[in-house]
Amino acid sequence: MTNSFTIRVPATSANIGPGFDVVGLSLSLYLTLTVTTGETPTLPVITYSGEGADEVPLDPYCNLMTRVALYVLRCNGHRTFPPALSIHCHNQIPFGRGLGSSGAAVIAGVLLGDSLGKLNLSRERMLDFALMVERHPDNVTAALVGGFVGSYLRELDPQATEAAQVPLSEVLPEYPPDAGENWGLSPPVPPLGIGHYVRFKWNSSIKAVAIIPRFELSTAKARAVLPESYSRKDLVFNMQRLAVLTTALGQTPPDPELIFEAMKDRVHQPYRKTLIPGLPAVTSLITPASHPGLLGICLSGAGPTILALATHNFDSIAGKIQEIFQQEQIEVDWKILEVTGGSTVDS
Ligand SMILES: Nc1ncnc2c1ncn2[C@@H]1O[C@H](COP(=O)(O)OP(=O)(O)O)[C@@H](O)[C@H]1O
Ligand SMILES: N[C@@H](CCOP(=O)(O)O)C(=O)O
Repeated sequence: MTNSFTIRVPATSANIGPGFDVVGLSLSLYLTLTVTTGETPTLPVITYSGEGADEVPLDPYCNLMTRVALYVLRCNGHRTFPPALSIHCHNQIPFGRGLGSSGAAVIAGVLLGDSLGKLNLSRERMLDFALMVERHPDNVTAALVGGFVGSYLRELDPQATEAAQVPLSEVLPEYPPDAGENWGLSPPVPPLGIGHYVRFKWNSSIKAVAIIPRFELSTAKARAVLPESYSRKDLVFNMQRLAVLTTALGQTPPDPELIFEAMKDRVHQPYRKTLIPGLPAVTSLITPASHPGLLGICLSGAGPTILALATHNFDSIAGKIQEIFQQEQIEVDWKILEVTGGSTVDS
């Protein structure tokens, strides 16, 4: 018997200024998987169109999404993929730009594993699996549940902490063709209830203008430039702003002065400016006074994309940011995005 279904996962923008590793927004660009299974015992076939199609590995044992699906399946008693599995991925989320492409691939993998194994996992359990792979909760939570979301990782007991910290190479080992000794071993099952979240209100008149530089910056590289510790002054600066921001973006009408200041950050953006020429100018030269309609500007995720929240005047805001990047010899593309719902699976 053949079975077919579609998985759709949104892009995300994490941090929104002061909420480093805490808040995320789901945005209207999608990773869409069209999946079929059958009865003939053949190896899985993956095809891609759209963003990243020419660089993503098509071997199901190397591809991030299918490796995550296999991890979920193996933790739940299924040793391998079902027969005649075919997956077509249409991807609108550019790789390595701070729009949550890897978070979307991880969530797509968890949903794929859940559907293929008919596991019926709860959202909370799905999040546990996603957090074993992508260890900061902001992107994956927003991609799974949708909207403007805040999340934290629970403090686990020592045994669960150890289980949640196993190296990624053990969570997603290289399976066939180089299965080696790992093939016989069971992967580490996630502890229960790693991540917890809450959805904030969002004023639907606020759109997200994503200005996307034409170069990739891996999240790992953009995390490597961050310090291990921070001053009390900088942490208080961020916490004060984040506390205001989570409510301010749901108010009607949105208050530009309040939001603009509340989107400032001292925890990640100042350190990432070395990797993103033009970032200090973008965050200081464009204001609600110079560009009516603008509410605030931040780095999207780990960058290099810039996210401008605005109610109108999108062309002029994006045009000015484009001009600043051009002065640094960086070309950009830009899109007006909606804050959207979470991931879906439809048969
Ligand atoms: N749809 C996808 N399928 C498979 N792998 C993906 C997919 N999307 C992203 N990835 C992997 O994630 C990498 C980008 O991750 P990352 O550096 O965290 O950037 P981003 O900010 O886009 O999440 C890509 O280079 C690719 O290896
Ligand atoms: N909080 C993380 C978010 C990374 O998001 P991505 O979209 O760049 O993967 C960070 O800032 O490192």
